[in-house]
Amino acid sequence: MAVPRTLVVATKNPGKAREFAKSFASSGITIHTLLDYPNAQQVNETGTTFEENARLKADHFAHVLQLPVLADDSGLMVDALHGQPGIRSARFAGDHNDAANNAKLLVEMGGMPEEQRGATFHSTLVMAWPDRPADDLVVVGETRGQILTVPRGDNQFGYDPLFFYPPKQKSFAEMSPDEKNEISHRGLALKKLAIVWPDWWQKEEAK
Ligand SMILES: O=P(O)(O)OP(=O)(O)OP(=O)(O)OC[C@H]1O[C@@H](n2cnc3c(O)ncnc32)[C@H](O)[C@@H]1O
Ligand SMILES: [Mg+2]
Repeated sequence: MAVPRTLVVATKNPGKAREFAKSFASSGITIHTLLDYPNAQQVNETGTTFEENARLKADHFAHVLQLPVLADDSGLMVDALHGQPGIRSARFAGDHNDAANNAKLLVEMGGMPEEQRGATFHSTLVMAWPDRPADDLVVVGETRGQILTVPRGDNQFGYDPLFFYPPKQKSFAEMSPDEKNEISHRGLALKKLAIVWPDWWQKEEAK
């Protein structure tokens, strides 16, 4: 079997889950997430880079579930904030609260002119086979955009209402999942993953 019919994505974030589901559906693959494994022991994201945190999540949940697992660690790096919130994106305003995080971002960017509102969205994806961390598959994707002064769009996933993508003249929150996957940090990483993971999977399965 080159690729499986179902794949576990080690995330509790429903926005990510929706995007993964859309992306893998085109290959006939159904996604399960940590919402399907409510009793799985959690892991602290103690890494200092996106890759360390993505590896932590992928390796931990592959071990706990004894299944191959895909994990994503992602975040927003704002030029004028010297790359913050970066790997702290989920907890920028203290706890994991999208509205509070967005409010804090708007305050910190207050009065900043348009030419200084550049930002990069980053995603690192790691696919892990149970108990073989040395074999982890790692891909990254990044998208440049601008931080808006007022939220735009209905998609309430994280910083999407404040992230404007100039080539489409839309915020991420104004895009459908398919439209966002075409150009987003996660979508670009998923395109790279699609090229490499069937061979990787076949090799791991044969070991
Ligand atoms: O760790 P998991 O369970 O996957 O979910 P999480 O929400 O905690 O995810 P991260 O640790 O990777 O933190 C990344 C944060 O960055 C934000 N983020 C990442 N990708 C995003 C996207 O495509 N659109 C909007 N916000 C995004 C969002 O607020 C996330 O909470
Ligand atoms: Mg997290």
